[in-house]
Amino acid sequence: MPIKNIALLGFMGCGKTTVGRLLARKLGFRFLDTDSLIEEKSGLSIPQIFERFGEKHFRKLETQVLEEVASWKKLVLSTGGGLPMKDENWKLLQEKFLTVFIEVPFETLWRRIAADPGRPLLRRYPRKDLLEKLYLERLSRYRQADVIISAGESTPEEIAEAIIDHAQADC
Ligand SMILES: Nc1ncnc2c1ncn2[C@@H]1O[C@H](COP(=O)(O)OP(=O)(O)O)[C@@H](O)[C@H]1O
Ligand SMILES: O=C(O)C1=C[C@@H](OP(=O)(O)O)[C@@H](O)[C@H](O)C1
Ligand SMILES: [Mg+2]
Repeated sequence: MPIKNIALLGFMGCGKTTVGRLLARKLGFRFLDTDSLIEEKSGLSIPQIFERFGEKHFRKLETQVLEEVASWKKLVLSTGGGLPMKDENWKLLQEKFLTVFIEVPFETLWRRIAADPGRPLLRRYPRKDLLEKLYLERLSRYRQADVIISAGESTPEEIAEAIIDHAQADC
């Protein structure tokens, strides 16, 4: 049985984009990242979209790009951290992908996120405790994924290999 399309989920900074690219290369799959697709389509960066049109508009674009690519084959899709929260997105992810949550302790996420100016949600949640609240709110959805990888201090390479093991066991 061929390996299903894989969607990577998790909070900002958990490594969805980094691991997704590597995983796709290892599997010989196409790599797509919803944020990059949105940037390509709109000709604007994610922070520019948030600034000019607001988060609501960004969330509509997320659903659009997910719908566009969900039926493609041999795909690794790295999602934006908020994408699985919308029920219609979650339903589509569950139908079309093996969903994989990359679980990383919040302390590690905070270290990575705080060093990166390209994440507009930091403006809305400018303090560690505020962002942690958002993380905790999202956890229950992420934990419904088909596969949970407790990434700890693992390297992207190790995480990609662990996902391949799970994906092969699944088919
Ligand atoms: N397993 C890892 N170990 C160490 N650093 C990582 C790991 N995965 C990602 N990173 C780093 O963390 C940051 C966020 O990674 P990214 O792939 O953009 O996460 P996401 O797409 O989930 O927001 C990047 O600087 C990346 O190099
Ligand atoms: O968590 C979120 O709501 C967001 C996560 C970002 O993607 P990453 O999770 O890849 O950083 C990006 O989609 C946008 O800044 C909003
Ligand atoms: Mg990303």
